[in-house]
Amino acid sequence: MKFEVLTIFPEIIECYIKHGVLGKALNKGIVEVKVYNLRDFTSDKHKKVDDYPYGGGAGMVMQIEPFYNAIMHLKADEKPRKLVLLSPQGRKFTQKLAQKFMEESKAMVLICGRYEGIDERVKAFVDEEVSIGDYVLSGGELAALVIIDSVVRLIPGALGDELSAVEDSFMKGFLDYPHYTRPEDFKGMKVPEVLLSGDHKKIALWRKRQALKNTLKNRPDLLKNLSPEDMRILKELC
Ligand SMILES: NC(=S)c1ccno1
Repeated sequence: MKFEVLTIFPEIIECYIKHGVLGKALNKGIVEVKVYNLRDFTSDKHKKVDDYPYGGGAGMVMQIEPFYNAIMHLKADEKPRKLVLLSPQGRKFTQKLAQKFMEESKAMVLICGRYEGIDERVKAFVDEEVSIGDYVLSGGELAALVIIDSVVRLIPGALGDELSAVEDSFMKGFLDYPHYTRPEDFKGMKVPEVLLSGDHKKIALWRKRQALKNTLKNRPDLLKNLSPEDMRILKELC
C-alpha cells in the first residue's frame, strides 16, 4: 500500500514514520510513504501557499494552486488512488473506515491543510473529507499520521501475531481488555488471579467481561451489534 502526503511540513511525517510498526512495515516493503512539500508546487519566488480570506475574517487561507499542481503531478501516472482531505468538517474516521481504506485502496493521497483552512475549491479534486475527531488541530499532519498508522496496522504481515488481536476486539464493537505484565505485585497492586491460573477459558471470559465493562462505562455508544453471548455477559454486568 502506498501513501502520498501533501503538506508544508514534510518533516512531521518523515520523522514519525521511521519508528515502530510503521518503520518495520516500511523496511519490509509492506507500505510506501512519499511526502510532498506543497511549497514545491508554488509559482512565486517566495513559495507562498496562503493568502487573506475573501469576505474578511481572521487568519489566512491556503491557496488552491499548490494543491492543484501537486494533485495533477501525482495523477500524471494515471494510477488509481483515493484522495483524502483531512479536516474537522470531514466524516468521522473509525476503525471500520481504516479497515475499508486498507481493503479498498492500494494508494491514498492524504492532503494536509494548515492556517484557517484551505480554499474550498480544492475539494473538487478530492474523493473524501475525513476528520479524526471533533476538535481543531494546527494542521492535518497529525490526522494523516493517525490514518497511516491505523491502516498500516491492518495490513497482513505488518504486525507480529502477538499484536494483531488488538484490532479484532475493537472491530467487534467494544474496547480492549485490560493488560498486565510482570511484576505480579507492584506495591501491593496485584495482577488479577485469573490471569495467573493458566485456565485459558476462564481468562478469555474474564477478558470479555472486562472489555464489555469498560465499554459500558466509557463508550456505551459502541454496544450496538453484540452477539447473543456477549449480550448475555453484558446483562450480567448491568
Ligand atoms: N479534526 C481534524 S481531522 C483536523 C484537521 C485539521 N484540524 O482538525
